[in-house]
Amino acid sequence: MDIRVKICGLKEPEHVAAAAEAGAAYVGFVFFEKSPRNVSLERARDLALDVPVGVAKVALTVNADDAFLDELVDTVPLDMLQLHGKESPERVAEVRARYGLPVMKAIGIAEEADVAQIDLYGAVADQLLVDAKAPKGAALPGGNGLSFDWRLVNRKYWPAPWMLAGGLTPDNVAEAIRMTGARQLDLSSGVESAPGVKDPKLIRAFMDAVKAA
Ligand SMILES: O=C(O)c1ccccc1N[C@@H]1O[C@H](COP(=O)(O)O)[C@@H](O)[C@H]1O
Repeated sequence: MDIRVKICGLKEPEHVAAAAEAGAAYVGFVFFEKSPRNVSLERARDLALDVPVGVAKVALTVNADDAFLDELVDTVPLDMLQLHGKESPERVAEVRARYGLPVMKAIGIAEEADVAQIDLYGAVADQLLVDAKAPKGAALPGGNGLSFDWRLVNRKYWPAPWMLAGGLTPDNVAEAIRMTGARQLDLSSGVESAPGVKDPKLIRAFMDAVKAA
């Protein structure tokens, strides 16, 4: 079974190359000032231009307005927009229509009640990102290196393709795949040596663990 991996929060060309060489299907760039992974539009454009054909370039934004998204899509060659804030289903549909790019909506999961959101957004988004809900008061709505209870999404069927995210590491990814049946995975902290600093060895270790799973 082929599992597609998104390595998110890339800031350096050598880390983009390491992700692509290790077999990542997607690379992600973060546009959120509070994040240690935040990149400028110009930096992201330079990184994106070097991404090999066949690897999808994803822009992660949080409650972004049209003015920012207009500038983003005009500056950076992109394959997908990831909405990782409190965007409503109507806003997801609006962004999709306005930019003509596939949209992936992140949904935070902490308890059973959160799982219903997946069906709601599955009707309007091209992909879903099923992530751990950020703790109350956290500075970041994602990218906190925290997992949720994988039993909550155990082999469920949803109307749109989905990725599992939240605290994935080379050590726990086999168990995450086994428990959820996920065919796509997204991670950031688990392949970093410090917040915002990707480690090519950890990227390779993660991809090897996925291939072995
Ligand atoms: O990574 C960030 O800094 C970030 C900031 C704001 C929203 C989302 C963010 N990251 C996303 O969260 C997943 C899971 O992260 P982690 O593996 O638990 O660290 C990450 O892949 C991004 O899609």
